[in-house]
Amino acid sequence: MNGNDGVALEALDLSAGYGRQPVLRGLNLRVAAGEIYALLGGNGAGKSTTLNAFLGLLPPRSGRIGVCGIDVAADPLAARARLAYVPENVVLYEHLTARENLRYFLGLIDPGLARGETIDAALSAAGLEPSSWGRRLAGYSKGMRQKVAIALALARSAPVLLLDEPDTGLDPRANGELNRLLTDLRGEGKTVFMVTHDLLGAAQVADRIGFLSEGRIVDEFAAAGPERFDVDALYRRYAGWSAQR
Ligand SMILES: Nc1ncnc2c1ncn2[C@@H]1O[C@H](COP(=O)(O)OP(=O)(O)OP(=O)(O)O)[C@@H](O)[C@H]1O
Repeated sequence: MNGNDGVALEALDLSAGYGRQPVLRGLNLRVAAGEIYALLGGNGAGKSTTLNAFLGLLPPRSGRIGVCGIDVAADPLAARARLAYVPENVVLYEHLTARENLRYFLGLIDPGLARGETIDAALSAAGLEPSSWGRRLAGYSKGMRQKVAIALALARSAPVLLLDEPDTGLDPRANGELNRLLTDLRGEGKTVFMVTHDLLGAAQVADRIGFLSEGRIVDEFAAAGPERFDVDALYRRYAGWSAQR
């Protein structure tokens, strides 16, 4: 884990859990800078726990975890500064507008970031309609809230986005917009690591897909390029159906 060598996220033989319960059991995972990686797996497989480990919220019992070449256990704050986390349900101030939320949260990080031009540029890059920027979040849809959280990440210039089930509860149009946004961000060199249950959705946007089971990656597939997998066959397998069915 010296330098980042083009690696944005890395887990090396990582074991971690809560209390006595082991959840990640020898996780090996590497996400290249500028890649969109989708992590799938059954309920309780350890997907959110993997996000928590990258965020430095769960100390490794053994193994290592790195963000842009930084050992998370050794310097969690430096690692955290490179990450933007978008939870499944974005929690922001409901009584504040999108602009006000950004001004408030950016001001806590660095008052120099909380400038009008920075905020408007980030909201625009996140794809939020300008007519919504001055409206309170109380009337926002899930997709709009997500865009505000992504705008916050963009204003912070965090190179790596971690998204927890970003597609759950989005209608097809909002999902399409999210996929376009993630693809644009990849085009600008950002790394996207998303946890999802939606294999077909992930296949549309991800470069690679990993399957987690009992705290380990059991399968990894290229989702783009000549090595692209057969989505239908993989879906049948993922859903536990036989290939003949
Ligand atoms: N804060 C916690 N304290 C104790 N156990 C936890 C905690 N969070 C998760 N777990 C347990 O860790 C295991 C993995 O949970 P995790 O949330 O990482 O799975 P997941 O793959 O994200 O599942 P899902 O698809 O249901 O969201 C589960 O057995 C869960 O009960």
